[in-house]
Amino acid sequence: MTPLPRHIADTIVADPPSGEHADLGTNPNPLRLNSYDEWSALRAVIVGSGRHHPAHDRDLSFDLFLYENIVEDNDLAAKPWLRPPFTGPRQRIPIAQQYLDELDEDIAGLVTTLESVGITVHRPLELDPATTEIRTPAWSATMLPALNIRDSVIVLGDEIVETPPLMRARYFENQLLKPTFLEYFRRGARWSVMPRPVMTDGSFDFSYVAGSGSPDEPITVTTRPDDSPYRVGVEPMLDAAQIVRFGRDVLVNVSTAHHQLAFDWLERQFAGRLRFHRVYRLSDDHIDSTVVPLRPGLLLVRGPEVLDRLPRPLQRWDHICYPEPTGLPGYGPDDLVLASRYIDMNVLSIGPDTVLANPDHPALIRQLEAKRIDVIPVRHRHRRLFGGGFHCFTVDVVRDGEATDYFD
Ligand SMILES: NC(=[NH2+])NCCC[C@H](N)C(=O)O
Repeated sequence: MTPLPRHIADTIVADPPSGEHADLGTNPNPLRLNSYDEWSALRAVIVGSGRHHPAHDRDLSFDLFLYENIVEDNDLAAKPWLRPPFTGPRQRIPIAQQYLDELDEDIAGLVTTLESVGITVHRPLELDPATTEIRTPAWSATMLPALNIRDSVIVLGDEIVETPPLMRARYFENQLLKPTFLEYFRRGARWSVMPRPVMTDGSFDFSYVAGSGSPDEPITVTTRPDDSPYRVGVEPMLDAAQIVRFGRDVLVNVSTAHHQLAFDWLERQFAGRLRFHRVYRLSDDHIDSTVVPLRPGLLLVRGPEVLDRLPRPLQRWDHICYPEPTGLPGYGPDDLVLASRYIDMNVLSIGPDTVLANPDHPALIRQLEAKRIDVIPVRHRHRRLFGGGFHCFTVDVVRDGEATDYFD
């Protein structure tokens, strides 16, 4: 072989700097990516970060995605500036520093709790506030920190699946999780990325917000005129938090044409490995404050009506109905509430008999304990402002469970 010219040869580093591949052959028992369900013993988890999140970045995609929370969880008479859908140029909605500081404290408590019970905790890269502006040929946005990380990636068995966001500001959020993805990829994980959307205004299906959103209504694709040279029409888009894992069987909430296309992608990608079940319009998008499996045979649900909408095998499971919360924090006319009063359903299971839950909902804790679920209380004050509970803020990368058939 002809030797490389000296000036090129000198730039090639044969081995990565020490430490970069620390697990390759050196760690006798590295954790391998494995997560098939929502409840089996948790070994490793990523916990999101809310650092450097001074404002929400509102545009059409923001309003479409958060429509239900905007109209149902905010007093629009007191917040006339919030009336959706917002179609003008981007708007910044500031978040008070006190809330950000308290969020940071509460997340630190979550990390400490998980580590204290022997769970490996991975953290995202932190946003660099100087470089949060993102731009594609079709649009621009201000990036968010990797906080509600449940929304943009899911582990399905031995595969990391990055999902395409429905909000433009979240387009590059998973970049902040790359160190963890790479670590598990090096240890043998599969890693796939659902097609990335172009996301011009014409990409969006308004059928859910334009219609009644009812499960009795079919999806009638409704789009806006769009003169962008990049328009491609309605695209697959789905948040990972629309997916709930039950071993070999997986539920996916489908409410719009975006979700249906993404569902088709999942079925093809995992053919022969996992079985996907479509639940139709269980909510506008995320379902981890609607139905939460706690262990095989036990569900936590918003209300009994949810059960009829689930696949038949799940209708036979025992269930806890979410008790009405008391004492939810109140916020001012400038604050944007982005989660419903059901958000404390969003517990994180660390095993089939133990969950992390918000101590501010004692009635829920009593119900869980009555079903022999131990509760580790973790403070989380601003779940409604930041749109997520413990399940939303985490991604479980290693659990003990397998592709068991719980539906037979
Ligand atoms: N993975 C999440 N971010 N889940 C949050 C669920 C929020 C849901 N829209 C509610 O308000 O209850």
